[in-house]
Amino acid sequence: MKGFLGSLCRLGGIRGYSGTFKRSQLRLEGVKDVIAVASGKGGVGKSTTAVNLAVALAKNCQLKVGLLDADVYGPSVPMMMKIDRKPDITEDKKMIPIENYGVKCMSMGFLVEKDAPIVWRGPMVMSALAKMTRGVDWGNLDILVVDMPPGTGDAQLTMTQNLQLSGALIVSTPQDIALMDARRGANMFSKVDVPILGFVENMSFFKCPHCGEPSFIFGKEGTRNAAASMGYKLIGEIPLEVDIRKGSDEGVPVVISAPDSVISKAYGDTAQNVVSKLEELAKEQTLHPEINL
Ligand SMILES: Nc1ncnc2c1ncn2[C@@H]1O[C@H](COP(=O)(O)OP(=O)(O)OP(=O)(O)O)[C@@H](O)[C@H]1O
Repeated sequence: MKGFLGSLCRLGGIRGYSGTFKRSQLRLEGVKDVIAVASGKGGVGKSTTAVNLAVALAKNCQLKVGLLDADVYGPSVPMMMKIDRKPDITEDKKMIPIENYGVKCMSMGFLVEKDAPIVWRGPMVMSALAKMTRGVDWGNLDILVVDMPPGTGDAQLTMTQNLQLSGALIVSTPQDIALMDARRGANMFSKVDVPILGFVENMSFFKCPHCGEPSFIFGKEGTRNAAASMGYKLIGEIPLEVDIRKGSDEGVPVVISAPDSVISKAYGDTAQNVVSKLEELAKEQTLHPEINL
């Protein structure tokens, strides 16, 4: 099964992934598609999903991938991707993203001391976000994955509008309170005409390591139903697993430490679904260039 999915996913790389090229200009020079990984609520596993998805897109789908940690107040990428140095600067004063596990990364966490609090007002956040997007020499990328800050405020809206996103992925746990915020997040993207690539349910279930029985700690099927009620699809289901949490804390994403595991397959499937959805959007755009997707 892994081989089959792997080869399906690799098609993106072999065929020469062309991006959704929906508008005439590229969003960032050299970057074909920018996708947001978002959630309405904090703590549902958005960064964990963004990190493992980015690595799976690079590894399984053989795409050139970047990861932008836009969570300025609580950057997680340095720890999750095991990067603890400052970026080098090019002659024209652009930051060079730091690569690990085949993914080029940029995060506010690379620029400030590890435990320093980031106590900034809105305009400073906006300026930092601008520097971390256009002030970075991303080179040629197929996909830039943006780990968005939680919520639907100023920073999220500015990022969404400035980056000309190809699409957004909504991460939620199946719990009602998280789903309520996830719907808000999805509505924010729809309002500014960013297509929703799909929903990802994180912490779907916990499989007992002793008897193998699944427990639906945060409820069952909640994300699938919430997505369907808005006309979207569930394109990923990630279990609640100790290895996922360990991977984040130790800076080795589970798709690297346990590539043949069921969990890595779940992230690989999600990556494939993202690529398929982007290809679908690109086709629609080619057939109907008058539609601003
Ligand atoms: N599927 C999972 N199984 C086990 N632990 C998980 C899973 N997903 C996330 N976690 C853990 O849950 C915590 C929150 O995850 P994460 O930081 O990715 O959430 P977030 O939505 O990005 O949070 P914030 O919005 O506050 O940045 C972390 O400790 C992470 O390791």
